[in-house]
Amino acid sequence: MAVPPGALPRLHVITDTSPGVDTLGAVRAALSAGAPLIQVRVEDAATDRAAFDLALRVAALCADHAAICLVNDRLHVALAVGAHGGHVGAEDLPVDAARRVLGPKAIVGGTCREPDAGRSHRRAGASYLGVGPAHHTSTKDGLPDPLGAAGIRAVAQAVDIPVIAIGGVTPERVPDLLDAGAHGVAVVAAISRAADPFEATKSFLKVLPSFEGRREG
Ligand SMILES: Cc1ncc(COP(=O)(O)OP(=O)(O)O)c(N)n1
Ligand SMILES: Cc1nc(C(=O)O)sc1CCOP(=O)(O)O
Ligand SMILES: [Mg+2]
Repeated sequence: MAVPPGALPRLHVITDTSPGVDTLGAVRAALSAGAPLIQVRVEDAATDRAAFDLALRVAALCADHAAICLVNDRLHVALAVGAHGGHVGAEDLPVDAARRVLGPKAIVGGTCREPDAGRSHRRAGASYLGVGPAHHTSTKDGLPDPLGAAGIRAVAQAVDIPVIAIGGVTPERVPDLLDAGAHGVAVVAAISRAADPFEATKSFLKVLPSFEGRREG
């Protein structure tokens, strides 16, 4: 089911499949704390079967909590598990192709780092933009220098779709990102690698505007 316009969740919790992390435990804790959206992201080296198995379980947990489930990169997995949509970046299908694959009602997110790409993703049918890295992150290698709040602002001012800031986001950094025009944030380590992912999720929800547009049915 599509999310009504303007009701995209503000907290996107992204799965962490790195060694030593209890991936599903963190997802369960985040959902119990009220996380409205989980994005299933696996390492590039993971098999499609591993991605599917994780996505199936996350989609079921999301359904139990009336939360939204998106799948990163692997749109066939998104379709196979009945996810609400997917997220694509520069090495994935282009946004217009992702939109064709997932259909007109799906949530389609596209990564961008500067305003022109944001405008182009919007024209191609993106529902939202993932913009980063907002801050330094050790979760993903090979990223450009952090954009900071100014870089988030530049993209947010260029488009009329929600901007989700990603990269090194902590609760303390959320207010500046919102001031810069971000609609919300996407988070890996600060939730999945927290000592208490439930409390970490609560800390994010406290600093984000309240979200009442949870998926129905
Ligand atoms: C919300 C959000 N924003 C950005 C990304 C990054 O996607 P991408 O550039 O395709 O990189 P990978 O995550 O695939 O390594 C994201 N996943 N979510
Ligand atoms: C997967 C990803 N993409 C980014 C981008 O800027 O495109 S930053 C990032 C990692 C985000 O993890 P954390 O919350 O642990 O910093
Ligand atoms: Mg990708």
